[in-house]
Amino acid sequence: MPAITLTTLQGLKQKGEKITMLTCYDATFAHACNQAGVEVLLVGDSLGMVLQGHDSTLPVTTAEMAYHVAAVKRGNTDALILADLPFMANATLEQTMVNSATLMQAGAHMIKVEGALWLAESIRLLAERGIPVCAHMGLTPQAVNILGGYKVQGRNENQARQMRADAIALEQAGAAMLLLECVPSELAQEITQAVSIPVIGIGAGNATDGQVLVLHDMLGLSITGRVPKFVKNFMNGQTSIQAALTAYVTEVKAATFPGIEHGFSA
Ligand SMILES: Nc1nc(=O)c2c([nH]1)NC[C@@H]1CN(c3ccc(C(=O)N[C@@H](CCC(=O)O)C(=O)O)cc3)CN21
Ligand SMILES: CC(C)C(=O)C(=O)O
Ligand SMILES: [Mg+2]
Repeated sequence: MPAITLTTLQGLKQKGEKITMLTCYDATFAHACNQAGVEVLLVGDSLGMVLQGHDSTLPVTTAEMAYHVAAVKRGNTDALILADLPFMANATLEQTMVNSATLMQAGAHMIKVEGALWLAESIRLLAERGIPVCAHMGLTPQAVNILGGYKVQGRNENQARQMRADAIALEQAGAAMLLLECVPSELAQEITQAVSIPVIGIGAGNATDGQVLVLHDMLGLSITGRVPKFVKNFMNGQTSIQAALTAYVTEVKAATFPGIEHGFSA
């Protein structure tokens, strides 16, 4: 077991101490993130974009995810490892079980799935079998072709009401954590207060229980040069990657990141 467990994260929410999460795809960065005190390493399917150079996360497979989870595991001692279930790896309940098992056996401690209320059944089945689940809501990049782009979600009152209700229902289904991507800051605050499980935000304002960013983004690296509004370059003012990672942890813990300018309004 790593030093940080689900119990640790629940305790941080209770205490009102912010939870720090970064994406991580290899052993060296896992070690560097441990040194900086990052509590959760997300092996995100964003690796399809930042490592593989695809223009979406859809091409990523469970086998590729497992390769990176195993690498992160070898460099990690302290953090909780969260792994994305990639596009269509949860096409059926059986595939959800089998592919989640593959990622857990590669070294993940928790699995993240994108969706909404429809995830309830798979979350319940996974939790019953010993797999904690993080439900990724709001902007779900695997659904980019339905959403029509990487756009803020929950901006109208109907969508907001639905997202609040779904968050509560997924907690009741047994979700261990929620992740809100690109939702108005006020809605993210309401959801964070409405559930007792930790809520992590990216482009979701400052009131969530924790924050996550894509590692390459916060180190100022970008293929396209166009970065989302919620990204801050933590290399600014630093002279090493290690110092930038530490600055991220310091700013998230102090709640100075994200600022108003990194969030969205309804
Ligand atoms: N490098 C990287 N960083 C990420 O955060 C990330 C990935 N890749 N790949 C998967 C998804 C895609 N993500 C994205 C990509 C673009 C925007 C974006 O440009 N958003 C607009 C909001 C537009 C609106 O107002 O609706 C922005 O201005 O930030 C948001 C999330 C987040 N994830
Ligand atoms: C952007 C985060 C939340 C993610 O899901 C990923 O890195 O794949
Ligand atoms: Mg992802």
